[in-house]
Amino acid sequence: MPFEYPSFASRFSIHYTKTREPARTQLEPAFSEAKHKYPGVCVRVYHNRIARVCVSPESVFRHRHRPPSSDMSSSYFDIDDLPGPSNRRSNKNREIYIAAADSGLVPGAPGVPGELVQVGQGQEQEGKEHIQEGEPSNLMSPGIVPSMPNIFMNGAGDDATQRLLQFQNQQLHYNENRTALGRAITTVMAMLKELQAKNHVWPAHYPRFGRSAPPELPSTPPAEADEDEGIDLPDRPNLRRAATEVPSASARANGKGKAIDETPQTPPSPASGSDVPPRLMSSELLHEFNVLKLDLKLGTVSPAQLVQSLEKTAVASLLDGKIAQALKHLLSLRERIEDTASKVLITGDLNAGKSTFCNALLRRNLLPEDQQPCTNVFCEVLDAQINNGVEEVHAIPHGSTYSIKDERTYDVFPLDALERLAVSPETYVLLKVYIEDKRPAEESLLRNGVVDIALIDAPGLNMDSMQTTAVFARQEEIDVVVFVVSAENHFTLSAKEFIWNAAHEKAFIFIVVNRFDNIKDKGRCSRLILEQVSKLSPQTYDDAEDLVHFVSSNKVPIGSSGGSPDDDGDDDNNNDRNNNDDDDLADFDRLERCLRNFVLEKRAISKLAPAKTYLLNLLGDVEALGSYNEDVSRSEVARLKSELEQIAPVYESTLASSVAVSEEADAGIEKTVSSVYEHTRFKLEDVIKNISDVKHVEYPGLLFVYSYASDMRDAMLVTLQQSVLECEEFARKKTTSGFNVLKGMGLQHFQGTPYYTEKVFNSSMMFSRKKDLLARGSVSADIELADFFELDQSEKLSSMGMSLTLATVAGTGAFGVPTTFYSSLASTTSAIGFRNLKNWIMPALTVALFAGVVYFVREVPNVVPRKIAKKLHRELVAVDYVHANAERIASECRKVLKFPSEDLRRAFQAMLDEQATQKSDRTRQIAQAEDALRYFARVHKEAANNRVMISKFDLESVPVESELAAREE
Ligand SMILES: Nc1nc2c(ncn2[C@@H]2O[C@H](COP(=O)(O)OP(=O)(O)OP(=O)(O)O)[C@@H](O)[C@H]2O)c(=O)[nH]1
Repeated sequence: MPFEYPSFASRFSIHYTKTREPARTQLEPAFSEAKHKYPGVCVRVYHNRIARVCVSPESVFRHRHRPPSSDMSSSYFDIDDLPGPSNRRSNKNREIYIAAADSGLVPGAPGVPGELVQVGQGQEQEGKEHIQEGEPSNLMSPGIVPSMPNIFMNGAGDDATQRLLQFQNQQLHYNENRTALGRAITTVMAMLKELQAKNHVWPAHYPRFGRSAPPELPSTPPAEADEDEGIDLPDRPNLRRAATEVPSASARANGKGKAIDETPQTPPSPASGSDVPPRLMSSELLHEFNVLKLDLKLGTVSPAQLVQSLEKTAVASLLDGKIAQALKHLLSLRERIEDTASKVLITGDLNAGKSTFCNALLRRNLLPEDQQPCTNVFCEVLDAQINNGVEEVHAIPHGSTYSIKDERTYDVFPLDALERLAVSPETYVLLKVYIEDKRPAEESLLRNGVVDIALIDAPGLNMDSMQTTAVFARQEEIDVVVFVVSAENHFTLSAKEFIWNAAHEKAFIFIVVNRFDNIKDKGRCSRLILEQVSKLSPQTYDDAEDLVHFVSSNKVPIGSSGGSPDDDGDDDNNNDRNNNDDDDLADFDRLERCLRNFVLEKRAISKLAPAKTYLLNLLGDVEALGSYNEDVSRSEVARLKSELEQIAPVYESTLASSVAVSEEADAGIEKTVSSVYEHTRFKLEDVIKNISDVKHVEYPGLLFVYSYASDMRDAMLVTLQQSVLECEEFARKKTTSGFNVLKGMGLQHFQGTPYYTEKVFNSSMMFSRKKDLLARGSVSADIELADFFELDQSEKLSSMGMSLTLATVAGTGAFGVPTTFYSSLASTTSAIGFRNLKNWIMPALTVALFAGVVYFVREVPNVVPRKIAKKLHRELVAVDYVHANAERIASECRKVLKFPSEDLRRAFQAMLDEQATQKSDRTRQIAQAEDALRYFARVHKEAANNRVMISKFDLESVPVESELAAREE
C-alpha cells in the first residue's frame, strides 16, 4: 500500500527520553497503529539503544554502498542517525521514545509527488517484527514532539520534503562513510600490527630519499619576522605532524607526495655486477614519508643522512616506535569518528576574546571575560539535558577520571562559581559546564537537534608552556578547531605553530578574527590575515569565505541566563552590546551559520576527513615502505642465492683439499716414522752384532780379570747406549723435517687466516725420558766365572793335541763338568791301557795344568768380550731390545708429528665448519628473505589497494547547500 513518506515522517517523530518505564508495552500501541496505517514502515527497538525506521523501497534513500543482507531488505537508518535531541549512543540509560500521532495524515495526499514508497510482501513480513526486546522505557505523551531540526521541517510541501530527504540522505551517507572508515581503520591497524611484528623478525629497511627531493625543511612554523608582510613558508607537504593532509594535486603532479618513482625499471641483478643500484635502493623514493617519517635531529646532519648512518636494527626500532604512534593515533581517530558527539575546541592567543566569542555563541554571559588572562582551566560547555536538565558545573580534579554517574569523580558547583573556578588550574583540570539553551534548535549550537556538541574554551596559548602544551595535546582528540585571533595582534608564534599543526591534522580550521571593531583599516587587516592563513592552512584559505570570519564578539547582544537575548537580566555589557552595529551582527550571524554548517552538516569534513587523510597518508607510507622493502628483499634473495652458489663449490673444494691434505700428512708421517724405525732397528742390530769389538778396554792382567770383564760389559753397554742416542738424534732430524713439511702444507692453505697459527718446533724436547735409553733393569749382564772360559769351542781344544787333551781335561775337570771330558777319558784309557795310565797320570796332569794356565792367561782378553757380548746379546734378544727401542723412537716421532697434522686437520675442519655454517645461514636467510619478499609484496599491494579504496570514499557528495541557500535568501 503506497503511502506518503514525507507526510509520515513529519508526523512520525522519533525521540529519546530518559524515563525508565518498560519500553515495549508503551511503544507497541503506537507502532501497531503506525504499522496498520503505514505498512511500509518498520520500527525496531534494539537493546534500549537503537531504533530503526525502515522504509521501502531503496530508491527513497539511495543506499549506494550498503551491502545486501537479510537485515537490509528495507532501507533503514538508525535513530541515532536521525535528528533528535540528545541522541547519543553512549548514554546507556537513554531510552527510546517513539511517538506516532495521527493528525489527519492521509496517504497519497495531494501535492506530494508520486508514490515514493512501494510496500511489497517482504516488507509486510518484516513489519511483523516491528518491536523487539527493548529495555525499560516510557512512552511520554503521544503528542508530537518535534525532533527533526526545524530547519528541515519548516515550510511545507516540496521544499520541506526535499530538505528532509536531503538531510536524511546526508545522514545515511555520513554513516556509511563512518562505518567504512571505521572498518578501514581496523584493517590498517591490523596491517600495521603485522608490519610491526614483521619488523621485529625482519628489520625493515628505511628508504633513502632521492636527491631530487626538496631539501630538508624546518619542522617548525615560520619565524615572526614574516609577520607583517605575510609569511614565507616552505613547501607544506614536507612539514607534517600527524600527516592527515593529502598532498596537493600540484605536488602530485610534480611528483611530490608520490612516494615511489613509478618509472618502470628492472632491478639489475646483483650477480650481474652492475654498478647501477637496484630500483629504490638509491634515490628512487622522491619524498619523505608522511606519518612514518623518522624525525632525527643531530647538529647540522640532515635527518635523512642521520637515518642512513644508523644501524639497521636501530632504524627498525625507530620505525617500530613510529608504527606504535600511528597505531595509537588510529585508535583515537576511530574513537573520534565513532563518537556521535562533536567536540569543538575554541582556542587562540591570550585575551583574543575566546570566552567572549563563546558567550556570544551561547548568547549568554557564562564564561568569565576579562582584559587580563582569566581562563586558566579548560571549560567544556555541554547541553544540560545530558545532566538531567540541571545547570551546574562539574569540576574535575587532577588525576580523576570523569564519570557523570559517579559524583566522586567531580565536584559540583553552581554556574556563578565559574569565574572563580576558571582561574584555579591548581585544583581542577577540566570544568564541565552544563547549561540549558532554550533557543530553538536552528539557532542553538548546543541543542541543535543534530549532534551533541561540546564547546571547549581553552586557556590562551601564550599563558604558559604547560597550558600551551595541554592545548596542543587536546586538539588531537577534538573534531573542530575554532581558532580565535585578535585582529589587533594577528598571529603570534604560538598561534602559527598551533594552526600549522592543527591544519595537518584537521585540514580545515575555523578561524575567528575577533575584535575587528578596533581595526581602522579593515581591508588591510583582512588581507594580511588571509595571506597568513593561506600559508598556514591552504585548505582553510581555499574555503576562507566559510571558514575565516572577521567579527566583534562583544557586539553580540546576550542574555544573562541563556535563551534569547531578550531575556531579562541586567548584565552590564548588555547596554553596550545592545548598541550593536548592524554590520557586526550580520557578520556574526554569518559566522554562526557557517560554523553550524561546518560542525553539524559538514561533519563528514570536520569528523571524517582527518581520518581519511591520515589513512591515505599512512597507507601511502606503508605502500612505499612495502615497495621499497619488496625490492630490497628481492635483491637480498638474489644476493644470498648468488652467495650460496659461490659458497657451495668452495665448500666442496675445501672438503677435497682437506681429505687430500690429511692423507698426504698421514702418509708423510708414516714415511718418516717407518724410516726412523728402520734406521733404528738396523743401527741397533748392527751395534749389537759387533758389540764384542769394543776396543778401548785394556786387559789389566790376570789379577784384575774380573774388573776387566766388568769394564768390558760397561763399555759394551755404553756403546749400545750411544748408538741409541744416535738413533734418537736421527729421529729428531727426521721429525723436524717432517714437521716442516706439515707446516709448509698449513701455510700453503691457511697463511694469514685465523684458522691456522704458525708453530715453532723444538726437537730437543723429544726423548726427554732418559730412562727409555737403555733398559738397564732388563739387561743386567752380570759377570760370572763362565764368562772367562769358552769350553764349547772344540776346534780350539783339538788343535792343542792329544797331550794337552788330558791336561785340558784335568784342568777343565777341576773347574767344570764337560761331557767331552768323559768321552776323551774313555778313549784315552782304552788306547794306552789302564796300567800305563797310572804311570802317566801325574806328569800329564802337570802338563795339562800348565797348558791350562797358559791358555787361560792367553785367552781371557779374547774370551771375556765374546762371552759378555754373547750374554748381552741373549739378554737383549730376550727383552726384544732392538724392536722396543725402534718402536719407542718411532712412536715419539709419530706423536710429535701428530700435533702439526692435527692442527692442519683442525684448521680444515674449522674452515669447513665455517663454510657449512655460511651455507646453512644463507639457506636460512634465503628462506627469510623470500618470506619477507612475499610479505612486503603483499603489504605493498594491500596498502595500494586500500589507499585506492579509501581515496574513493566520497565524504562530501551529498550536498546540503540548499538549506544555506534558502536561508541566505
Ligand atoms: N573591542 C573588543 N573587545 C573585545 C572583543 N571580544 C572580546 N573583547 C574584550 O577582550 C577582553 C578579553 O576577552 P576574553 O574573552 O576574556 O579573552 P580570552 O581570550 O577568553 O582571554 P583568556 O581566556 O584569559 O586568554 C575582554 O575585556 C573582552 O571584553 C571584541 O570583539 N571587541
